[in-house]
Amino acid sequence: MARAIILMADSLGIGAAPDAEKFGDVGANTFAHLLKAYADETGEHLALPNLTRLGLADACEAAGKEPCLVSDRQAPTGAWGYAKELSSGKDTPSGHWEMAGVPVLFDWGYFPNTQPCFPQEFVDELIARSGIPGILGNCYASGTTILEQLGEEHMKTGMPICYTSVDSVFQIAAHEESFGLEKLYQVCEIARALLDEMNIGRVIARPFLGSNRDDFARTGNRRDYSVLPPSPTLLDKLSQDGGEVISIGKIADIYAHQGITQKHKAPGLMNLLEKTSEVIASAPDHSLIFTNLVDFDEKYGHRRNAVGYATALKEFDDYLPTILNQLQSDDVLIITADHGCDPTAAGTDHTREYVPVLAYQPGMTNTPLGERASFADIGQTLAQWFNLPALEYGDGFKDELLANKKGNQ
Ligand SMILES: O=P(O)(O)O[C@H]1O[C@H](CO)[C@@H](O)[C@H]1O
Ligand SMILES: [Mn+2]
Ligand SMILES: [Mn+2]
Repeated sequence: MARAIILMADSLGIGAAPDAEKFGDVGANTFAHLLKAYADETGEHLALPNLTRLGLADACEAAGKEPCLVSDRQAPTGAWGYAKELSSGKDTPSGHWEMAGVPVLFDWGYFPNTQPCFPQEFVDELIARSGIPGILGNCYASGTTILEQLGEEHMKTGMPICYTSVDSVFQIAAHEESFGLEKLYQVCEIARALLDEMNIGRVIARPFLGSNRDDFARTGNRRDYSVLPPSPTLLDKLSQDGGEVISIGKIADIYAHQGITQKHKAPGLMNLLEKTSEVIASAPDHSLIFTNLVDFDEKYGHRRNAVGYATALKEFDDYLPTILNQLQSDDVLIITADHGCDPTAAGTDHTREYVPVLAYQPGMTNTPLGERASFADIGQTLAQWFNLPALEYGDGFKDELLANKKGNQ
């Protein structure tokens, strides 16, 4: 019997994907560029001994063809490679679902980058069904900038702030106290039902607190309302096989609560890592412990805060030995990402990138996995790991992992 732990470093891309041009993302490289920005700002290279030992810098240099300015770099002792995305979009659900064996090959619905950007009929129906006095925003926006612009007007009028991005999302920001958290969730549910026919991937509740434009801050009560994955994922297959699928952070929301047997939420990077460690300590055999580390994306990538991103990666690196020391002989640890979000790129959106495929089992030695044709190679490997029937997509690499384990050679 076996267990697997996935740490999804949300947005940690490692170089522009072959189709980056279609997305306007030629030259993007989240990891290499945040390291460079950190070196430029501090005059020092970021020390990442644990992530480099797992192969992150080697994977990035192989994928992105740019040097990684790290210090305390260790030679890899795990399996490392880089995967491109089959899915049509560079959004969070596509990346997560593809990793779990279900690429999104259809096109999501997107709103046009105009103002207003939402169809009037939909807005009228949302207002009628939810009883709100109207909406603010109705445009493409960065979620923090739009709070500065419209937060005070929202508090005066009671009109929620509705905005979108290049992703297939409808986001609603509202004040937790003056508007009310439960009411925000209700409006999101109404929007979710109305947007199914437009094929919009996610409605996201973005609650915030504060009293004026200088102190508005989003809270940890974000909630994502995703459509269902188009077919059963690794998570469904493992839970149907009697396994535990333990969501930490927003994993459950991203998979529309499908195939999840336990859910834990925790605010912020360190709490998510500590919760992961706590769960690893007691999870039974045949468990998948699956954590999304959202801060990389939400707090640093979209905010184009490269040095903040670097500092958070360092905290992640510092915490990794705690998790590595907990691994049992039949456990595998996977570190990957769902898309890029290069903090040095123009705009505030995701970037179409290769993602790292890092896999580690106690006792293994350096195992280059090369370029992978889909994120689904991870899901397929885990299907093999858990002795499940093969998934429809993905080329598994369980044999490579075991071949390089000391004692099997
Ligand atoms: O700017 P914020 O509100 O963080 O929004 C970002 O978060 C959304 C979900 O990842 C993306 O589509 C992007 O628009
Ligand atoms: Mn994401
Ligand atoms: Mn994002």
